[in-house]
Amino acid sequence: MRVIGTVGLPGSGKGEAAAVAREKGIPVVTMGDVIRRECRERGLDPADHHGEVAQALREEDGPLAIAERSLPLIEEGLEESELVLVDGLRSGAEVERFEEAFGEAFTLVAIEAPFDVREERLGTRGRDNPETEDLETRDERELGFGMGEAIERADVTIENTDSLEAFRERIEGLFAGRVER
Ligand SMILES: Nc1ncnc2c1ncn2[C@@H]1O[C@H](COP(=O)(O)OP(=O)(O)OP(=O)(O)O)[C@@H](O)[C@H]1O
Repeated sequence: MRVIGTVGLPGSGKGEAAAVAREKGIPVVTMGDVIRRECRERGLDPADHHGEVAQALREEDGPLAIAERSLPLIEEGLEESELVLVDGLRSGAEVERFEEAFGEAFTLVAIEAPFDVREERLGTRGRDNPETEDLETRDERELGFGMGEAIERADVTIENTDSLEAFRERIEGLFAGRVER
């Protein structure tokens, strides 16, 4: 049994890592899915209420609200697969919860890329476009949830500064157990 969790700022490459997992038939549990499901249960459209519901969940049930709801989904994945990927942890508290649940079987991977690279990949030249939240604001919001602490606790750090192909190979190696801790 192995559970690999990813953490990284917006545009770092978490979605690509999840895409590699899906291609390999590895179940992916995303914290975003948990929030979308909660939106539907509250009769709200996830497209408009995602951030609001994420915050409401934390206010109602504390900082572990989303991690706790993802645990049964991870357990389900482990019934059919030796390895499950958890996409997008957000805080040190969540990391601790997964370490408690899965012990040594849990590996946290930080995906890192500099601000400018992430901005270019996301195609958001924030200040030029008032319609979308700029990357600086997104970074601040994520760091406000405690993501910096989660990144610091990572067992493995992958720099996603090279080509997409190189990154995908690195991720495949990680899934195959070829990346040392
Ligand atoms: N090494 C790379 N080279 C080129 N493009 C990349 C690379 N890594 C990721 N990308 C592209 O950059 C964009 C952002 O990556 P991705 O969606 O994986 O980030 P993310 O960490 O999931 O971001 P978010 O938190 O916003 O969901 C995607 O279009 C992805 O295909």
